[in-house]
Formats: sequence, structure tokens, C-alpha cells
Amino acid sequence: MSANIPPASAPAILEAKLQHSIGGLLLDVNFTLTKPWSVLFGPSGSGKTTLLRAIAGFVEPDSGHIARGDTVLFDSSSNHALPPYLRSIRSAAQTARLFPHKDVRWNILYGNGWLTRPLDASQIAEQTMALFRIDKLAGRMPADLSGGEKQRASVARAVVSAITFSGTGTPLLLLDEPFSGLDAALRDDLLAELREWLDRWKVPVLSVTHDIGEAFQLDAEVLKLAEGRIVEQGPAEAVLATERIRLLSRLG
Ligand SMILES: Nc1ncnc2c1ncn2[C@@H]1O[C@H](COP(=O)(O)OP(=O)(O)OP(=O)(O)O)[C@@H](O)[C@H]1O
Repeated sequence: MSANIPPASAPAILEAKLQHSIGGLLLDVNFTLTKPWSVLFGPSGSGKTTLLRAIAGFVEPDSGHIARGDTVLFDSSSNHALPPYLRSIRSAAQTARLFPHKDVRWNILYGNGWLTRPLDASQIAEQTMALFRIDKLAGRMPADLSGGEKQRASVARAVVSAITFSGTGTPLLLLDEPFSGLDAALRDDLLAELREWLDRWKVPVLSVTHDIGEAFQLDAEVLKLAEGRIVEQGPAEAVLATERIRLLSRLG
């Protein structure tokens, strides 16, 4: 007699349960990420950046537990907080942070983990710069870049750092509004290519966006944040249905 075996659920990419009070907002979330790309969607001030910073280890929550597989990143009950550089997390902040006295190529290679394989790391850097349309700017200094180019260089660096990660497993890549400064056509191309590039290297992503189209195009799981709480989690078609109708009716 054959037993009914339930399908194995996808392994968790991240488990997070945390509370953190900041500037009058109480961030209070409990969620698990299992999809290759997840998107945090919510109004300004709802706690998206703070949540990314807590996962990365730059903000210590008041209480809670954050884990990637068997590795506990943060646990308030045992007073445990892994420092950011020991977490299998890579991130790009909302505003570009480049070393001003070094050129773009140097900045992109900074933080790559393949120090014993410099040629392979260089190849990943060149391919990623081409993807972000900054390969022709590789020899320029950050001061000589536009705002959008700086932002692309900053995100490209995090991507290279995630792909060349030298620790155990693959890191989770956190991207805070990675495409906000780009024109629509370029953003659409980059989104599609980046999704493919990171799928190829099996790097999971949690990104922040205000843009409904971005969430749909990425075919991402959406976590809708409102006043510090995740009010819905699921496919974009389900979670952002109301926002989509509102947007379409505005467009006439
Ligand atoms: N260092 C800080 N000190 C005090 N309050 C802060 C600090 N950082 C953020 N806040 C407050 O915490 C709340 C959440 O901020 P957060 O940056 O996480 O929101 P967000 O959803 O990312 O917003 P946005 O979409 O505008 O980037 C806001 O009310 C903000 O003013």
C-alpha cells in the first residue's frame, strides 16, 4: 500500500522573526523566504530599509531570531549576534557608496571572495559591468559618474561580491531600491538580465521597491509591509492586485 507523501516544501532561504522600535515605528515581522527572488513592497517609512539592515547585521533588533538554514545570525534570547562580515549576506544600500579615490573596476572587485582565483573574479566583474552597462566606465573615478551610473556600480559590486562568495553555501543578496534612479527602458532590460544572471549563480535576492511593474516583471514573491508589519506575502498577482487596478485606472 502506498502512503500519501506530502511534497517536500522548499528549503528556507531566510527565517526572520523580529521586533524593533525605531523613530516611532514598531517593526514587528515574522516571515520565511523560500523563493529565488523576493520583494519588499511598502510605503515610505514602513520599515523596509530597517528590516534589510537588521538582516545584514547593521541594526540590532530589540528582540527576535534570524537564521539562514542551520546558521543563526541573530538570537536575542541567547544574546547572539553574528557580525555583518560573518553573515552569508551581501547587500547594496539605497545610496551608492563607492571608494572615491579608486576607479570603477577597483570598486567592483572590492569585496570579491575569489582572492585565490583573481582571473575568474575579473571575468565575473567584467561580465557584471557589461550587464549593468558600465563596462566602458571601468577606468573612471566615481566623481566622474552620473548618479544612475554610481548606483549601478554600487549594485554591481554587491552582485560580484555575492557571486564570488567564498563562505559556505550561497549568500542572500539584499538590494535596497536597486533600480530607482534608472529610466524605464534601461531598468526593464537590466531587471530581466540580472534575474537571469543571479539565477545562473543560484544567488537568492530580497529587494526593496516602490514599483509595482518591477515586482511583476521579476516574477517575485512579494512581502507587503505596512507600518512595520507584513500584511501579505505571496505572488505579485495576488498581493498587488489592488495596487495594479489602481495604477491601470490612473493610466485610463
Ligand atoms: N537612525 C534612525 N533614527 C531614528 N529613526 C529612524 C532611523 N532610521 C529610520 N528611522 C525611522 O524609522 C522608520 C522606518 O524607516 P525606513 O528607512 O526603514 O523606512 P522605508 O520603508 O525604507 O522608507 P523609504 O521607502 O522612504 O526608504 C521611519 O519612520 C524613519 O524615519
